[in-house]
Amino acid sequence: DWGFSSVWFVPGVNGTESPLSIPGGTRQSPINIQWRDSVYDPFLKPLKISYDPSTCLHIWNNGYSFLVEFDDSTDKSIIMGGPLENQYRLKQFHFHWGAINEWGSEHTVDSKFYPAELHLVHWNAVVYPTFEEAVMEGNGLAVIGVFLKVTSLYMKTLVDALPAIKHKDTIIEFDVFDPSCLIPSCPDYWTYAGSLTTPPLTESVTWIIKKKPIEVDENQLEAFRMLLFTSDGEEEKRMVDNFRPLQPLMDRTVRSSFQ
Ligand SMILES: NS(=O)(=O)c1c(F)c(F)c(-n2cc(CC3CCCCC3)nn2)c(F)c1F
Ligand SMILES: [Zn+2]
Repeated sequence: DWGFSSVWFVPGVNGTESPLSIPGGTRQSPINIQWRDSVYDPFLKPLKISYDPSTCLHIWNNGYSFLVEFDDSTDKSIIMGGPLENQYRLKQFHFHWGAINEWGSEHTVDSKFYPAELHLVHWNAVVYPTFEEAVMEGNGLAVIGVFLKVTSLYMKTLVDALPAIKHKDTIIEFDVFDPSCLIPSCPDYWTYAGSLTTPPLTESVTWIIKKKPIEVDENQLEAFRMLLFTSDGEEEKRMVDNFRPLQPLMDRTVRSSFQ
């Protein structure tokens, strides 16, 4: 089982641990977003989000995080506009969080961690025939990142479902959920060219990071922290700190949709 703590470190040549990343990668994620270094781009359009709640399939614990998956066989739940050339289909959303509220998000803003971060993963079904192929292409994916800060009411349905998926590989029906309720109405976002933050770490993601966080309350985050990396019957390992370390910005500029 590739618990997060093991997946990021492969033994270096001198036996020390070196962070796993794509050899020669130039656009890895996550990154720190230095607000004052981000460049306002007036040509960035507003992001257009239209999700059909009936495309929601199930919620499951995959041993890294918990995710809600959507039927992506049609264009019923899509995003377009923003920095995107095409429309992208919603495939799943999931979160990353910490053991305590001091850390947990993958991206940071001015080196500040949020306690958790929501990722809504979409793929370019206009250009690529399958999600698996899109994952391997530079313009294949678009992920909306939303920071969570402690005190929101929307998470209730999601959180109430978590005890039923406590163990890895547990899954339950989750039939009607509109994830746009998790996205702040404030249109402001940052955008940059990056990668998956989990294997295969491919540099295929156009990141769209909302400036405004959503609010959750403490015991909703506690519900995340009672999930397990481990399957039923195995020695319990709490699912916490499932975020990847920050990656070098290298030759990239983060653009903002706001001044
Ligand atoms: N943190 S992130 O960067 O938002 C993020 C993503 F963008 C993802 F696409 C995935 N992802 C991984 C797979 C397995 C596929 C298995 C078949 C080959 C392609 C990957 N499905 N979705 C993912 F797990 C994740 F955490
Ligand atoms: Zn993620």
